[in-house]
Amino acid sequence: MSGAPTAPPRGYAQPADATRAASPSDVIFEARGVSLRFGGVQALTDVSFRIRKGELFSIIGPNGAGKTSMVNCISGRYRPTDGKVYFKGRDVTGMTPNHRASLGIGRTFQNLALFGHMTVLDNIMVGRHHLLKNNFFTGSLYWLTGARKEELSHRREVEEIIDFLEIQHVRKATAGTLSYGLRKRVELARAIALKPDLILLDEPMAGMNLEEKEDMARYIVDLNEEFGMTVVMIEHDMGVVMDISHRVMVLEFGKKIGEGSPEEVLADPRVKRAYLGEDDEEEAPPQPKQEVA
Ligand SMILES: Nc1ncnc2c1ncn2[C@@H]1O[C@H](COP(=O)(O)OP(=O)(O)OP(=O)(O)O)[C@@H](O)[C@H]1O
Repeated sequence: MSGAPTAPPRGYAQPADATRAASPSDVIFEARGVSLRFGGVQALTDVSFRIRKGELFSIIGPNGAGKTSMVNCISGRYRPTDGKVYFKGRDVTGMTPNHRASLGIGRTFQNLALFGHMTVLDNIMVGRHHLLKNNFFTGSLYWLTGARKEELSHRREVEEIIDFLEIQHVRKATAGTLSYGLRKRVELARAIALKPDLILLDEPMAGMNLEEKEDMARYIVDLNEEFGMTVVMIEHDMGVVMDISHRVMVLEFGKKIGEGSPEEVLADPRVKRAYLGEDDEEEAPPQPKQEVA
């Protein structure tokens, strides 16, 4: 089981009003009554929630709570046994991950999924292939069709992402030779390169030291604020989650037990029980976020 929610280590930009009700046009993703079974294992039970456009939304919960299962139901890797999922108002429940990616759902993985033998630049370019209008056939008319122009514009956008994530110094390095923290950053770059409207980050800070975590938290906030991407994040570091999230959903044994602003979730007795156990509730109450000037 992961650690209890505690006071965040430092302050990041705080979101707009997290408590107001979502209007239908605000909603980018919705899960309605999602359940997921693997044989005898009930991974999710009747989970419903909405994610608003532009939100930084985190899913937390103890180990085995169903967080990755839920993210996989959003990306299309898993299909709910019951219930429906909607993206931009469209029922995407039966759609493949590729189809959903083409509609604007991007993701990173809990375990790194880079091509270790390829350069950083090539790893990021791979992410953009489906955005290319010109293909194998038109590519042979490189100078006559718009292929050259298109490639240049792709390069420019990739370079912007490389600048944004401050990985210029390793752009020609082979991905497999990089430190873990840098590889996670390249993986994020590749996911951003797909230009998703909603990006799923599965434990983006796992295995990182404090400095790497601080950097990653800053990139995620900037991604959300500057690139305007809706972010859905699973993360075990409660300090960071409570510090940067607009809203948080809490799962336990596959059920939703809480949802709201970080402050609301931290004050929720059910959440405290899930993390601390009923008997320990009085011992170490989670602290609200501290603003840092
Ligand atoms: N492919 C699968 N086949 C069988 N059972 C699975 C599969 N994926 C997940 N489960 C089970 O579903 C439940 C929820 O798992 P899930 O990985 O979604 O939890 P989690 O909250 O992401 O956990 P963690 O924090 O440890 O990553 C667990 O009991 C898990 O063993």
